[in-house]
Amino acid sequence: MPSLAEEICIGNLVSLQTLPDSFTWKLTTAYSDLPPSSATVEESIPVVDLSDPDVTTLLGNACKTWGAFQIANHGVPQDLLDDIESLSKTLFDMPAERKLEAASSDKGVSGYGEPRISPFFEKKMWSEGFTITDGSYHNHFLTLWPHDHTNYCGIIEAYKAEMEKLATRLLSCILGSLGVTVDDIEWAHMPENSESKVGFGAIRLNHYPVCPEPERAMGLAAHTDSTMLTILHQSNTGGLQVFREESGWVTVEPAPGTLEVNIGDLFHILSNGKIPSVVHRAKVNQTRSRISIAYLWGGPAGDVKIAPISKIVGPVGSSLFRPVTWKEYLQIKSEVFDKALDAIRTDNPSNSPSNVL
Ligand SMILES: O=C(O)CCC(=O)C(=O)O
Ligand SMILES: [Fe+2]
Repeated sequence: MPSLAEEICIGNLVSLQTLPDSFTWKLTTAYSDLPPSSATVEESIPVVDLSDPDVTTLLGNACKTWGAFQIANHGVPQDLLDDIESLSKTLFDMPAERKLEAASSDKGVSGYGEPRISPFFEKKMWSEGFTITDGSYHNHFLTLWPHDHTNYCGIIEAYKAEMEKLATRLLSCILGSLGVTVDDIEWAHMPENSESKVGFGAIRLNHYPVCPEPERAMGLAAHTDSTMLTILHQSNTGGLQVFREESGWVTVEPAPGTLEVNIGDLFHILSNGKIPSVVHRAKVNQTRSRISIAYLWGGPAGDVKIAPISKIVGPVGSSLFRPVTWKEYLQIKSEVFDKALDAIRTDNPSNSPSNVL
């Protein structure tokens, strides 16, 4: 029986010359109908300059076409991006035993461990991560950095604050491109201290070590994010790919100074399907390791229901999705994964009340 460290610590495997069978991918269940890789596509997602006077139109087009884009002139200080990247490097460079002292417990997702989507796949992904969902990271950081954890906690707090500001700005621009405002979402303009306002989901630090056979491995399998939107900072090694029906898998090359944004499932619901939640994945590299930092901007807390915005649906249109709380949606996702949006569609005959016993 392998020890826990051997089980989850991908860092232990980097010296191998060949890929162990448990890490060798053939496409399995989820998104198996998508092609494994595309011909070399020269296409890429748009880079939108947030200081452009046409930013609303540009973001709107990018969202409708791709559900993903890169942003320049976003206002997040480069020092902070460098700091969180080097925090991540320092963390993942630690010996496996140290990292496992900060492992996520069975109950929570916060802490060090495998990608959260791994239960849906037979094969293991060539990556490790550290997830921050609540204050429990303070204790984990104290374990990892007994002497300077305050400094590292400060970087996380500053990063969270900058990302929240940016996410709020993106939300109102993208809504603007759909002809609505935040005021058209009942819960999104609640007072600052309101339980139900759109809120923090998680920060996920991802590490993709060098891999002996990158073509046969998978860093992070194809998925959509269960968020409003996700803001991703990637180190200067590429690996992120987004999927678009017309184009296949398209690599998002890191561009210095830009951040990448993915539309998540909740925005897809709010827009009544007008904006896709982008299917994406991360590939790995034979010579260079890669770090990415995902800020997963969540939904409203508590009993607040997410539903298509009525102004977008229009007086004679029909709502494509039934209202769900974010908690309920996450539960559905944890059960049916890539079929979660289908499971709440109002035009899906298998969701009609007569089929629900
Ligand atoms: O590492 C990446 O580029 C993708 C990360 C991602 O999709 C996630 O953390 O949800
Ligand atoms: Fe993701």
